[in-house]
Amino acid sequence: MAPRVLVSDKLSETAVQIFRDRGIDVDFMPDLGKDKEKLAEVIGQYDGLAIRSATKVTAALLEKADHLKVVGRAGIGTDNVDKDAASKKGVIVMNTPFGNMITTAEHAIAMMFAVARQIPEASASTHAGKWEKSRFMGVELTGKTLGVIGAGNIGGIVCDRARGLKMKVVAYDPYLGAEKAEKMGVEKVELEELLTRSDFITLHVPLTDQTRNILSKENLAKTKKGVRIVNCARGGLVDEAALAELLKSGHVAGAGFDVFAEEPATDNVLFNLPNVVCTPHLGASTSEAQENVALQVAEQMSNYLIDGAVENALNMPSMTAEEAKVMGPWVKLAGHLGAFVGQMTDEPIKAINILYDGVVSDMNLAALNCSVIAGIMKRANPDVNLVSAPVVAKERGIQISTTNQDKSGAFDGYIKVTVVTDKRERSVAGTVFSDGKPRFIQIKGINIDAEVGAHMLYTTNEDVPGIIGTLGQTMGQNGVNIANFTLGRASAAGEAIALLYLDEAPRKDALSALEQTGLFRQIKPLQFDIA
Ligand SMILES: NC(=O)c1ccc[n+]([C@@H]2O[C@H](COP(=O)([O-])OP(=O)(O)OC[C@H]3O[C@@H](n4cnc5c(N)ncnc54)[C@H](O)[C@@H]3O)[C@@H](O)[C@H]2O)c1
Ligand SMILES: O=C(O)[C@H](O)COP(=O)(O)O
Repeated sequence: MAPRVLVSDKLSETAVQIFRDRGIDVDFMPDLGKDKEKLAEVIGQYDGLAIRSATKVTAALLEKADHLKVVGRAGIGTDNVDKDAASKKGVIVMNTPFGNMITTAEHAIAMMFAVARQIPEASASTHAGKWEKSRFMGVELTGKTLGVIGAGNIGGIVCDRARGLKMKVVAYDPYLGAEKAEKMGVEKVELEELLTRSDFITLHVPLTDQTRNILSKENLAKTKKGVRIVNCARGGLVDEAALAELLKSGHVAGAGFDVFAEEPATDNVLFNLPNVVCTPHLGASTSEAQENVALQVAEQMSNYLIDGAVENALNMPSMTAEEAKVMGPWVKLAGHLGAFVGQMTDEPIKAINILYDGVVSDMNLAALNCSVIAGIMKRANPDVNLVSAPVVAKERGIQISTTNQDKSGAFDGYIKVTVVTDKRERSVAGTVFSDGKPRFIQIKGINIDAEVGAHMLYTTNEDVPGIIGTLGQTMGQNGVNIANFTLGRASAAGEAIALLYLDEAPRKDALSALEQTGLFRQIKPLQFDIA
């Protein structure tokens, strides 16, 4: 059945066409995002949800989203999505980090000009037939100092455009390297210095616990008299009430706000103050940006739903469609190795160590790690997937470590997974053959060569004659067909292992018959998702 996607915000219909062209069943309901009850009623039918900022993807909504695999944000900010709840539920959250950055940077620059020259008020006055030529005295941008808080994608473009306007640019961004700052032609400063030196301040940080209220009452008080402040990033970054007071007192000469602590903002402390220019969250609203983000989000969501490619996800390592093709068998192998050790381990797991050797060590290890962890975690929770597995492992305090090496041996590459518990360590290794089929190649340090099947039986025994016969005969007597039979033995310890690939899961009778022979130390039926 074709995957189903719901578009619940005002996305360009380009997205709808792309979903259709990719064979996805799409419902376009651009106002549904504002109606949380109705959205909750229908969300259970969909594999994908495409949104902008109006739809709130809360934990309560996700509770009802039984088939949801991906939330695609046609835009940048995902503060309207509960990403922790999505990860726990195994839902990928992706955005389009570049599609509207130029448009938003241009809006910030437009706001600076509008505030510097009081254009909206002058326009309103002129429309009213007042011709107040001497009322609107502005300031030039040339030669002024612009303080940019957050010099990422949008902040970086603002810096570039501001330098073109002959402004001096200082930037506060703890994650901006000195070399990058130099390349951008900006002076990297601490927040205190930015506040005291800037004639204009513009914000371009996401809203996080660290950035919330970054322009607090206290920080606003440190700004230069006559400063003009622009916020085209997120409401909540600036103390709006404190700013309103400073605008009234004349300490702040003007402000340009596109975003507000509460949106939609129909009433706000900044409204109707002199020289405050407001727009209703229009930063990304150009035809170019909306085409870009709609196209990108629809492509990304389709690629994920159809090919498993992960792009611009916030809660899962990326994997391009190309990588997904090449890595597909290795991702499967990683899951099987995880499933093997997971099913073999009944006690709490303390640590998971993953070794990548040879060709696989150059691949996207983050995605492979997720697959190993998901395979292991499924022993306790079959609903765990690649997105939720790392969250579940973290919640349980399991330490994950990886090693990658290139010690070419008998195989082009292999993965070895070891789980550590209080009682023991258990390991299994596997590879992918040239036919693209994953194989188990080592269990407990004993070499084997076993194809992976949906139903398998793993046994260990003292290395004595008669084991093959007993296994074959017992399965046969109980009507279980053996598709493949692999044996291995430790050279010194006298232990042997067998891994049988069966046409169906062995029934209890067959397992008790094996137990009754007294020949086996361990008899463990295993299941693998080979679909
Ligand atoms: N008004 C709109 O319509 C609109 C449109 C697009 C994006 N946005 C918003 O603009 C903001 C920036 O988007 P972006 O694409 O440039 O993001 P980005 O991730 O590319 O850049 C954010 C920058 O902030 C920096 N940063 C993080 N924490 C910081 C801190 N505590 N102090 C200082 N700097 C910090 C990061 O290092 C990064 O360089 C986001 O909040 C986004 O939601 C608004
Ligand atoms: O984060 C973003 O991309 C912007 O805030 C745009 O939001 P919008 O899609 O609701 O206009």
